[in-house]
Amino acid sequence: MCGVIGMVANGAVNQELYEGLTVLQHRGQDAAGIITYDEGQLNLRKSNGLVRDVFRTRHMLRLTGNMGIGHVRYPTAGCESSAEAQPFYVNSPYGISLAHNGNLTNAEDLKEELFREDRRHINTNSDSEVLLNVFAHELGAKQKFRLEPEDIFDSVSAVHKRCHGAYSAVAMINGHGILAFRDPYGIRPLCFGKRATEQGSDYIVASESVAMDMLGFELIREIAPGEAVFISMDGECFTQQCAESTISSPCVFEYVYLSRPDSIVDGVAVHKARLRMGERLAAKIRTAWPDTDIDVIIPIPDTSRTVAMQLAYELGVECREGFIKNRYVGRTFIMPGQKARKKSVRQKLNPIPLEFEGKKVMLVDDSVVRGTTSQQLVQLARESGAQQVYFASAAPPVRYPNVYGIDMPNATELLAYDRDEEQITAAIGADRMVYQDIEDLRAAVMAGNDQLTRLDCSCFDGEYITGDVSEEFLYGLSVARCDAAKEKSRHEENLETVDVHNHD
Ligand SMILES: O=P(O)(O)OC[C@H]1O[C@H](OP(=O)(O)OP(=O)(O)O)[C@H](O)[C@@H]1O
Ligand SMILES: NC(=O)CC[C@H](N)C(=O)O
Ligand SMILES: [Mg+2]
Repeated sequence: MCGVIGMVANGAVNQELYEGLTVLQHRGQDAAGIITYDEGQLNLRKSNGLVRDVFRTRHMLRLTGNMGIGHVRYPTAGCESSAEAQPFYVNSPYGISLAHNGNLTNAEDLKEELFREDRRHINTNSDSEVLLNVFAHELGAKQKFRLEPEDIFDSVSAVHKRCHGAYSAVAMINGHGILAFRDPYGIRPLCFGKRATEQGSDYIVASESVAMDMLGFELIREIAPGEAVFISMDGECFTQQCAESTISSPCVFEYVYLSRPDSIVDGVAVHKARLRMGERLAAKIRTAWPDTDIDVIIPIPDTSRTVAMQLAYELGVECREGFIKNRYVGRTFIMPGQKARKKSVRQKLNPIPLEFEGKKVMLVDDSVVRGTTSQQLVQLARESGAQQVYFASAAPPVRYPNVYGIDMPNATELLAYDRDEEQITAAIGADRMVYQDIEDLRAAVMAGNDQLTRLDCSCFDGEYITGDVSEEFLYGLSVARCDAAKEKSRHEENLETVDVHNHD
């Protein structure tokens, strides 16, 4: 779940792309990049780090031009090196750059096919470089000097046929404009918006609508699954459904954790979906545990706050901030490596013992994935004097790997793997545990948009909509991307690798 952004404007885009990326930072903390186009010249800056650290004034001054795209990365394929930071660039045809959110499920086969049949060399292990090259090949096959929007849309259709998995992408075609497209299942979010200026319309595409709010754009709508939007350099906007058939299946985890609460994702206000998760969880607690004796509900900041507030309201119990979050530590779940994640939980959250002493507390989190957070915080609650520690999760147990852009590649690293609820409760050291039911989670999200008929819940139910996720594929993924493998490659790889076009 990276963050992508693109803009075609009547003035310089560098500052606004930067600001847009800062509000998409929660989608990826590992690397950031911006590429702009200025009268035939491309300017790229990308590197490992947070947006505020990657772009210094000297970079910003060189990112000139009225059209550009940007990316914040949370790696789910390849490695963590800056060589795999995005946007990626390929010079033929036209000069195309691309930023991708999601994960391809047939990247290995495509890489081979690109080399053997399309004579294209892929220089990294990133699936996003594969996606870019498939698109570039299809566009090149048009053999045109000047592209029409239909040529571009045809190439997206060809991408749909070849690329499987999740992709919400934004691409910039030199001298032409910006293209945004979504896979036929619409697994990862992508929306577009417009702003009127005296010189004409400015357009934006972004992973989440919060970028539009922040930059003064009006959200036009979500890009539909399978649809592509092309904004030409002279500010004309074209849209086209490019897939033969679509089954809208947005990822439910966007609503649980990934997206910001102030975003609208596929027509659903994330904040409201989380409030409904709290309501549903309260209803479950009322029936499953009628004689509940909770004294206080304590959210685990940040994401669970909304759920916890509503849960407490519905149960008529006080909600208190018992853990204080260090605002300078980022999201721990999307940090690379279990060692860093473990250490950061304690650095990030500190208890106020007054809120725990002698009380029966219910800690609330949006989800329990590896159990890194819950295990430490239950213990902290006890050390802070809690008499009983109950734990509620707004999402069901995470039992299956995610292959669509969330870095949960190995089932055995998941707390709920091979454990029933009793064993999970024991593993986190709680006195009682309540999980949201999958049907309630679905209903909490779908209530926000009656057009939604399906959600990707694969990490909860093991059903992979793209139909190509075999046991063999999952095994390969778990070996290649398990924590131990990533730790090893982290030591081996040169994180300072710099791309040829990268401004240092
Ligand atoms: O079971 P785990 O593997 O620990 O993963 C789940 C936890 O990670 C996330 O928090 P994170 O710190 O990433 O972000 P937040 O501040 O937005 O809650 C999520 O909100 C849970 O708290
Ligand atoms: N989380 C994502 O969307 C990751 C995009 C891409 N698969 C990468 O690893 O860079
Ligand atoms: Mg959290």
